[in-house]
Amino acid sequence: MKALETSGLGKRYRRRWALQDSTIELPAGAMAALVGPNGAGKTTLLNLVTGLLTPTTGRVRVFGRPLEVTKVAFVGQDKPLYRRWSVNDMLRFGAATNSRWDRGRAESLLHDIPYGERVDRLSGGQRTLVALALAVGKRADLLVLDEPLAELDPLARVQVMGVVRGLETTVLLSSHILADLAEVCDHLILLGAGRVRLCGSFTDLLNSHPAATMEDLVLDYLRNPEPAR
Ligand SMILES: Nc1ncnc2c1ncn2[C@@H]1O[C@H](COP(=O)(O)OP(=O)(O)OP(=O)(O)O)[C@@H](O)[C@H]1O
Repeated sequence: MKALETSGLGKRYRRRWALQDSTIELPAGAMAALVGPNGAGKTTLLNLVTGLLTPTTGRVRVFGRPLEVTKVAFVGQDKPLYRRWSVNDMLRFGAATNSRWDRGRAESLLHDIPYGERVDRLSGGQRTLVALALAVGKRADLLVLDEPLAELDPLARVQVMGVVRGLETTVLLSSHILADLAEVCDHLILLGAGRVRLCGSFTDLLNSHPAATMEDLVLDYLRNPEPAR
């Protein structure tokens, strides 16, 4: 079963294409790393597969059906939270708006967060954890995370990656931190200049490329960015 399929997906802003002709397949249960240089189109792709942007071309299917936002949880780079609410308010909101809400799973990310504190008084890293907790508690079929590790300290990163690794769901995760991705993920989507350059399982990709590790494979592409497929 394919958790995520895109075909011919593209997005154009005025005359400029941010993403073109992107065809991706992720099997159910995949933990996929989305990587690529700055401006490659990663955020655009994530916004398209979560329904935040409308494609200019192509289509998105989640578990064989047209995209339904209730089936997808997204944590974007701007971590949209109600900033005047407390963490407790956010958890109550999660419970009230999601029929499959799992408070225990959400709380597993919030050990060191004061529940009574207003969201706008938390650190950037703490806000990331609250946003992730809400997404994880939703128990969506597909969890999409745009640079979730960017503001986290090393311990919080280990904690977040541990939680993500333990989820029984399909995850698509963008980050520039290759070491973390290589440890947690089993699939790679590599974007370059608005196009998909590589898409597949680590095993298949490494079987068909000379690189010894996923990090080497990505670094080879970044150093020498011709189309790799
Ligand atoms: N709202 C917008 N209007 C016009 N151009 C945009 C818009 N959003 C993105 N772009 C352009 O689309 C291209 C892809 O941007 P995108 O943010 O998807 O890249 P990215 O891979 O996520 O980059 P980064 O790693 O720096 O976050 C860039 O050239 C960017 O300037």
